[in-house]
Amino acid sequence: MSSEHLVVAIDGPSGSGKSSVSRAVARQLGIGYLDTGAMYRAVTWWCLEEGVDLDDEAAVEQASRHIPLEMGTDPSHASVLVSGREIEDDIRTTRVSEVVSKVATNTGVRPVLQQLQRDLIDRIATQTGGVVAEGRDITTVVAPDADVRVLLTASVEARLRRRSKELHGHDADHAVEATRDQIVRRDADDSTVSEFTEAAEGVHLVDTSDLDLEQSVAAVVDVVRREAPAKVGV
Ligand SMILES: Nc1ncnc2c1ncn2[C@@H]1O[C@H](COP(=O)(O)OP(=O)(O)OP(=O)(O)O)[C@@H](O)[C@H]1O
Ligand SMILES: Nc1ccn([C@H]2C[C@H](O)[C@@H](COP(=O)(O)O)O2)c(=O)n1
Repeated sequence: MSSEHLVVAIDGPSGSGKSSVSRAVARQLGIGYLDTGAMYRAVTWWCLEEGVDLDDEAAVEQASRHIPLEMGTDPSHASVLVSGREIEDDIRTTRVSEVVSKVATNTGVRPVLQQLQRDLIDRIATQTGGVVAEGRDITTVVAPDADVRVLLTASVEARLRRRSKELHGHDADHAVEATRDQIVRRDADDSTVSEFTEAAEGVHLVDTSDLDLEQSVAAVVDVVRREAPAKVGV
């Protein structure tokens, strides 16, 4: 990457800690943040709202081209706007999580969102001095020339444990099944279109199975400082 701005790309499976770690890393480095999964979720939400059949691939692709989407880039304040309406909470509901893979595996949608993501990465990096972008194909397809590329992993057990903890308070049986669906089934579907289980050449593997959140953030910041010392502030 030749630009003066720092671009950090982070991929990984569901529940590996990408969003939490990426936000914290961006905050620590004082740069912007892009959650690309939220973009697939926003298209899914928009299709559900507009009555677009998620099995109609051409119609969903058209929706991805025309969605009036604005992505928040502040790592301390998650925000996703569609037509000016804040949908950050709506896109995290089970209604969206259960079907988002249909949109993410639509091969007409992917290049549309990938180009939008490249444009956003450039814009955020220019505006804030750098960006941490996270998803499933950022290190390999969207920004293979990023200054620093990380694959964040964790064992299935650790990821199930983390998600179950998040869902604590719900009916226990439902929580376990919903967790399994959100982790195992969704990864199986998503991995048909992206490689996020093996680190590509030049991508740094950070296994967080035995790390807490703080240790995971420190591990990624260490990689960034090592790989791009000239672009990181003190
Ligand atoms: N290293 C860690 N140790 C313990 N808990 C963690 C760690 N990293 C993340 N968590 C917790 O695990 C949960 C899932 O993390 P997060 O949402 O960041 O994962 P993700 O990879 O972005 O998932 P998804 O792709 O499904 O959105 C969160 O509650 C988060 O606080
Ligand atoms: N670059 C990306 C980002 C996300 N996805 C898929 C994976 C999920 O099915 C969905 C939502 O992602 P999450 O918010 O759970 O990280 O989008 C993808 O295919 N490529």
